[in-house]
Amino acid sequence: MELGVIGLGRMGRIVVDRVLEAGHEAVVFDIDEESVADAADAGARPAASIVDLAEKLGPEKRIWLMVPAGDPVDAALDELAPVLDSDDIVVDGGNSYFEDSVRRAESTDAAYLDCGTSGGPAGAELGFSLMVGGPQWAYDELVPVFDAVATGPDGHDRMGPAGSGHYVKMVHNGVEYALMQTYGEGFELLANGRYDLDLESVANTWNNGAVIRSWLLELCEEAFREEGNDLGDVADRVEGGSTGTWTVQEALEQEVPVPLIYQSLAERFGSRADDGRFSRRLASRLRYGFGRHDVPRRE
Ligand SMILES: NC(=O)C1=CN([C@@H]2O[C@H](COP(=O)(O)OP(=O)(O)OC[C@H]3O[C@@H](n4cnc5c(N)ncnc54)[C@H](O)[C@@H]3O)[C@@H](O)[C@H]2O)C=CC1
Ligand SMILES: O=C(CO)[C@H](O)[C@H](O)COP(=O)(O)O
Repeated sequence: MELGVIGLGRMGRIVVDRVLEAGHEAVVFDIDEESVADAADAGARPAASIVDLAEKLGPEKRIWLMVPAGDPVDAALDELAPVLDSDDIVVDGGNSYFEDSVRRAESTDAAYLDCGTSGGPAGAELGFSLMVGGPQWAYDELVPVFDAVATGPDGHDRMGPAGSGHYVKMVHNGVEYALMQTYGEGFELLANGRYDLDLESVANTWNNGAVIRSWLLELCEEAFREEGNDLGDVADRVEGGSTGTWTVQEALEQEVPVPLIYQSLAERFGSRADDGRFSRRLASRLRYGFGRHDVPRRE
């Protein structure tokens, strides 16, 4: 099969490499010319624009978008719109908001597959986990490509109709936030607790047979090995947050309690105060107000 891939960053390039490795062909485009040249060196056919990519694909186009969520997806679809028809298939493999995916599926002439992608750049060799939403026929048609990009036939499935792939990925990310938070809390207690512990060794021991072993825990082990037991100069600031926010918003709308996911998101937001947390500073001052307790002051 020949796949058009638009967006050749950390994730899109892996899609290209894996489909090529599996014996398919790829036509590629990115607004960054160097990325296109690199992918061409690896065996893909370079395109000079999105329209050029579509023309090179001929009839029954199969196109995978791997651009940042939001406007870049709409921009790519706008450019593709004049050349797409109902025999064509577009996959959005990014972290798009599921309601955007429903809107896009309704407004494009092609069959639209919203594909939640998990595994990250570090999962390149193993392959990704793919959560796909959209028409069954389009999913079935692209199974050879999904087999190649995912860990294999078990690494992908159709979740349901339009939007369901990105919906499942959104919730996956909420779970990811909470898992990261709970590992963080456990290691924070160990780092500040009664024993002088080697945290890399703890993580390694847990990763060998413990109930809480996982890939994120392997990444904890890697972080302690590479940054040191105290995480060296890694700042107390966590970026990201959009997918976790959507998860919490959806949970509120559905009246489903997700306190751990919410708390993990709130911890991220809290980490971004440049000047210390206002709420903690006020709490400290209030302890003086009611109890005349000492107020630690800034240097
Ligand atoms: N990095 C990760 O761990 C994961 C990322 N994702 C999602 O996959 C998508 C891509 O992520 P990354 O590869 O990490 O981002 P990236 O920033 O590494 O790559 C994005 C690429 O898209 C290109 N691009 C932007 N606008 C374009 C346009 N209009 N036309 C053509 N190319 C365009 C950029 O030049 C860049 O090469 C995002 O939605 C992201 O949230 C999903 C799972 C994991
Ligand atoms: O989807 C992912 C992993 O599964 C991406 O790495 C995403 O960027 C993670 O979310 P955030 O940036 O909010 O931490």
